[in-house]
Amino acid sequence: MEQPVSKSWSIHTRREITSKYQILERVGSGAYADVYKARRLFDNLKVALKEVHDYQSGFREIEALQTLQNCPNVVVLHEYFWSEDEDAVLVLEYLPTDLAAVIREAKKGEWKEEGLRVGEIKRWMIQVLCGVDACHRNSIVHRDLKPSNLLISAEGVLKLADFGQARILLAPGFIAVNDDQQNTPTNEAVDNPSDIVPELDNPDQEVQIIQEAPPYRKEFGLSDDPKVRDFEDMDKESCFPDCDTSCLATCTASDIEEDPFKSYAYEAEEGQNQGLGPLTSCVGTRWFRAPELLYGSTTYGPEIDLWSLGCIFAELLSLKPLFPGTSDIDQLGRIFNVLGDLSKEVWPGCTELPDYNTISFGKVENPLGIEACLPNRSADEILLVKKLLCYDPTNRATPMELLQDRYFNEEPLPLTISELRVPSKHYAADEDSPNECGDYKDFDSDSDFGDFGPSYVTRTEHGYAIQFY
Ligand SMILES: Nc1ncnc2c1ncn2[C@@H]1O[C@H](COP(=O)(O)OP(=O)(O)OP(=O)(O)O)[C@@H](O)[C@H]1O
Repeated sequence: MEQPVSKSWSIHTRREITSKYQILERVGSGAYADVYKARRLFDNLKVALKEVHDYQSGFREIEALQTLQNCPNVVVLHEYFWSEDEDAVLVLEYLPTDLAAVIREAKKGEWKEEGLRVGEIKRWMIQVLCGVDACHRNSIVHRDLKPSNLLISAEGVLKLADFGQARILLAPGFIAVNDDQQNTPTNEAVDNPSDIVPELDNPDQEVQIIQEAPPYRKEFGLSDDPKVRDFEDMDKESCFPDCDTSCLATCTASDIEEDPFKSYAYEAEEGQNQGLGPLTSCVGTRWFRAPELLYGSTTYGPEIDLWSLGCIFAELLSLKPLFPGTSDIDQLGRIFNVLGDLSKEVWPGCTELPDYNTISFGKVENPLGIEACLPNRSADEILLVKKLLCYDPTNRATPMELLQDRYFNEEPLPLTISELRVPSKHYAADEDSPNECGDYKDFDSDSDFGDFGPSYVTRTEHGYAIQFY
């Protein structure tokens, strides 16, 4: 009987990589990836080698980054190594720090006295908005925006990273465009990203998910190496509907064991759908998840990124997380305490959310309002956050609308990139107290209130009381 091919778990044993790169040190790890700093031998360029231990996550990240190749505010993918029996390894530009480190430095580090200057905040926000605008113009929804996924170069250029949960969505009128009008191309060898967008078969279909491997070009650095496979060579099944995996990066295998009802419910629900399927609500990191995801939506759009942006901007303004929930229910409770109840008066579509009728919260009589969370901030800043943190996703402002907001054109003007203060290293979650930042690494799972039947949640002195019927 044939032995299964053993899988290599270490890039150190990958000859095709070590012959081109000297691996210097491990700089980070996430739910599904290890990241190493390395030196490209032929020109000494510093790069990040991201070894992705999850097939789907690796595929998604490569697919998204190839599409977004020309966008200045998205991390550059230099090349990738992909073979059937080994982890995907992405060669990314090396970015030494991130927005979470900026926030930490301003709150507790060397910049503590002064905090963040308004001109700095504006420039960081502009860069984030340009990155998200590029994603959405290319029909890509990131699905895990948070400060630690917004990486920063030593020169102060902010770039969206960690596209392991990204999806390409297509809807009528949601046309991918070449970003050339706005962005400076960085790699002329790559085809026009808009070439990858197929025609819709059914124009009535609201959202179509690409199931076919996109017709990317072959040359991407290593196509002459037989161990490196292109999308064109990949099995069609490797274009994943969300149902093929457990909980993407939000729920690790240990989470599943510890809390079986969470992800098993998700798999049971979506696992049978092998065609164009619903999206999973099990994405993102809890503190930045939109209410529709917390209520189990499988038909959401790019607006989930806009909610995350609202949370990120609020954090830049106050230097603390806006909704640091400790569970899905606590997360929703915190949102309701600030914004008020979610009802059909504020969002008529909310009653259609899968878990809307499964769980009901006690009425919040006097919501705090965003103002209370952002003391000492200007009316314009509060308004900007409010434009993103709307219950009704269609009311959330687009990145382009926000970029045109007068906030960015009035004094104090945004600093130039070269004027920005840049921390020397990445944010490390264990630098702070677990209560405050542990959830940056504490991945959440799908909303699974349905497993218990209807429930009623009330606030108590110590948290919430949940009554199941
Ligand atoms: N291009 C890069 N340059 C330098 N460091 C990087 C780069 N990409 C990632 N890192 C570091 O590695 C860490 C993990 O990377 P990343 O977030 O992409 O992995 P992941 O497993 O997909 O993460 P998550 O668990 O957040 O989904 C990052 O927090 C960052 O510190």
